[in-house]
Amino acid sequence: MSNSKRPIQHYGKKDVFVYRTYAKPLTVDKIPESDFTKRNNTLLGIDIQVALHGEAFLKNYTDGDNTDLIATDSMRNFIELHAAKLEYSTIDGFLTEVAKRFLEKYPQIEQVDMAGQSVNFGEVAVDQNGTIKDSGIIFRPVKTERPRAAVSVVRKGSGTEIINYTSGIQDIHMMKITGNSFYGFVQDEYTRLPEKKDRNLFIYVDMDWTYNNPEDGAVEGSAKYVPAEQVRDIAAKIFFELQNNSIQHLVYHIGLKVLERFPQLKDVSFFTNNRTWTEVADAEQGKGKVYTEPTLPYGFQAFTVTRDDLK
Ligand SMILES: O=c1[nH]c(=O)c2[nH]c(=O)[nH]c2[nH]1
Repeated sequence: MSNSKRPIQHYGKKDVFVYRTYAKPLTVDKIPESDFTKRNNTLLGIDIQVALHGEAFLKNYTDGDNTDLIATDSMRNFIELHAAKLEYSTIDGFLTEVAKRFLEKYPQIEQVDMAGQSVNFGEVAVDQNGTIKDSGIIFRPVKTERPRAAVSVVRKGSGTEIINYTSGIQDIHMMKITGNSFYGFVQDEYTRLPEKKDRNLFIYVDMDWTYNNPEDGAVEGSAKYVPAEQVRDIAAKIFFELQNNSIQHLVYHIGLKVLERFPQLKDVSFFTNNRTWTEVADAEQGKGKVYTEPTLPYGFQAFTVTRDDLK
């Protein structure tokens, strides 16, 4: 049976953690919605997944013949040692270059898939002679807002071609305490949720975007690279400004603004999770309220905003 008819045949390694110190800093142009212009990359952590595709690997299954088989242990070594060999400022650029190097090194590989999520570390500021400033050498783990990328590279002629490239950010967690509503939805015998003209809205947001030209994001040093931090800040600005009727309403407007700001992007996809707190009581004085955690199960929304939506 030919490989093209087989739905699945690839293998690889996941959770290849690569922590690189003094990687190349990333600098980008300022945009109105964000103060972000620089990622220092003094400590750049990435959790990486790699998968290799190729007809040559079929005999590993069918005949137990390990000729051409690249051990998954070698794959992790290849990635880790290229983190020392290469100079890179983005996850996207690193993954793409390593994927190309895999194809260069091993002729039996037809396609390389690589994906990675940032393992974030924030700088710790300390008093230095009366001024609190970044220590430059101490970091604390930051669990949310992890930039990520996924890319597949295949052979084309004597070179390579980037396919299926997305760049994104996962786990933006934002709570807006007022200025959100949810009413007008279907009312029938299954409805228990009260309509709200004003509610708190706590959302977990993952976003992934694609470029009109994948090289603009995936190749190290591109002037058109869109940093996840600026996309996050656009999301916060729209959340702040929009008197939203639902998460659906909110993500659509975030998507429109991101595509308007970055003409090099083709589309932006959302995966959101609703973590809105349960109201317990009104504060006895003032306009405060008391909330508690929402109960399981949580709702989600998945949606892509494309350039057609801008028209
Ligand atoms: O923003 C929301 N969208 C929904 O689809 C939904 N469904 C629900 O119960 N609460 C909410 N909130």
